[in-house]
Amino acid sequence: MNAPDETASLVRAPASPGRTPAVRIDDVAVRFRTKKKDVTALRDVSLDVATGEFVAIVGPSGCGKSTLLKLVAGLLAPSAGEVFLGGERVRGPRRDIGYVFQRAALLDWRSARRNILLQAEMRKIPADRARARTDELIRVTGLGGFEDAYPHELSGGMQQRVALCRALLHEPPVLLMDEPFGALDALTREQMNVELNRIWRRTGTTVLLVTHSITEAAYLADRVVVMSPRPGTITETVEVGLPAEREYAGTLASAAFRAATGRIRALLGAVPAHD
Ligand SMILES: Nc1ncnc2c1ncn2[C@@H]1O[C@H](COP(=O)(O)OP(=O)(O)OP(=O)(O)O)[C@@H](O)[C@H]1O
Repeated sequence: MNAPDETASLVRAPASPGRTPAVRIDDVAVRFRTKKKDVTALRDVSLDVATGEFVAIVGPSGCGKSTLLKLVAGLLAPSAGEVFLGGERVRGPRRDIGYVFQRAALLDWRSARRNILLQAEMRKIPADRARARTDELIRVTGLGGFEDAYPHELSGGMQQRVALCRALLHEPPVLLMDEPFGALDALTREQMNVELNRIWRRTGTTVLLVTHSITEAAYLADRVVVMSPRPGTITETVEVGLPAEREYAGTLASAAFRAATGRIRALLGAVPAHD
C-alpha cells in the first residue's frame, strides 16, 4: 500500500452533505420510441448524490440502470424531469465526467500509459501535468511496472485499472461506472473492489456505480439504490451504514453489511413484476 503522502495531490475534500449535490436527478422519466412500440424505461426517478458520496444502483436486467447513467452523462435527454451536475442543468454530453464500462475499450496499439494519456490528448491537458497525474494514478492503482505493456499483455483486471486511470485522469467531479467488473473472475473482482474503495477514499470523487452484484454494491457504497423492473422506479434506497475504510473479510462478516444485503435481496425478490 502506498504511503498517504505519495498520493497527497489526489486527495480532495470529503463528502459534504448539505451543499449543492454533485448529482441531482429530479423526477425524471425516459421513454424510447421505436418503430414497433414505445418503451418507458424510467419513471418518477429522483435522486440526490452528495459530493464525495458513493452510490450503487442495483435492479433487474432492463430496469433502466444504464439509461440513468447516460442521463447523468448527458448522452441522453430525459423525456420529463431534469438532471443537474454540480447545480448546473445537464443539456448535452458532459466532458467533465469520468465513465467506465464493462469492457475496458483500450486501444491495442498503445501501451497502458499511452492509453491513459489519450484522455489528456483529447482534452489538451498540458503534457507535464498529464504525465505527473498519470504517474500518480499508475501508482495508486498498482499498475507500476506495467505502464509500457500493451493491452494484450495485461490481465482483464489490469485492463480495467487502465480504464479507471483513464477515466480519472482529468479529475472528474463525478465518476460513472457501468458494470465495470462484470467480466472479471470472482477473485479479481474482489481485488478490484478493495482497490476501488481505496481510490475512492483517496480521491474523494463522487461515484455512481451500476452493478448486478449485491455484495459489490453493499461493500462499496454509502447507499444502494434498488430499482424495480421496467419501467424502472426507485423501490428503496438502502443506507449501508459502514465506515468509508472497509477491510474486505471483516466488512462482509459485519452486522451492518449483512443487514444491508439482506434488505436489498428482499427488495429485489419482493418487487412485483410489471408487464
Ligand atoms: N436506445 C434505445 N431504444 C429503445 N429502447 C431502449 C434504448 N436503450 C434502452 N432501451 C430499453 O430501455 C430499457 C432499459 O435499458 P437499460 O439498458 O437502461 O437497462 P439496464 O437496467 O441497464 O439493463 P442491464 O442490467 O441488462 O444492462 C430496456 O428495456 C431497453 O431495451
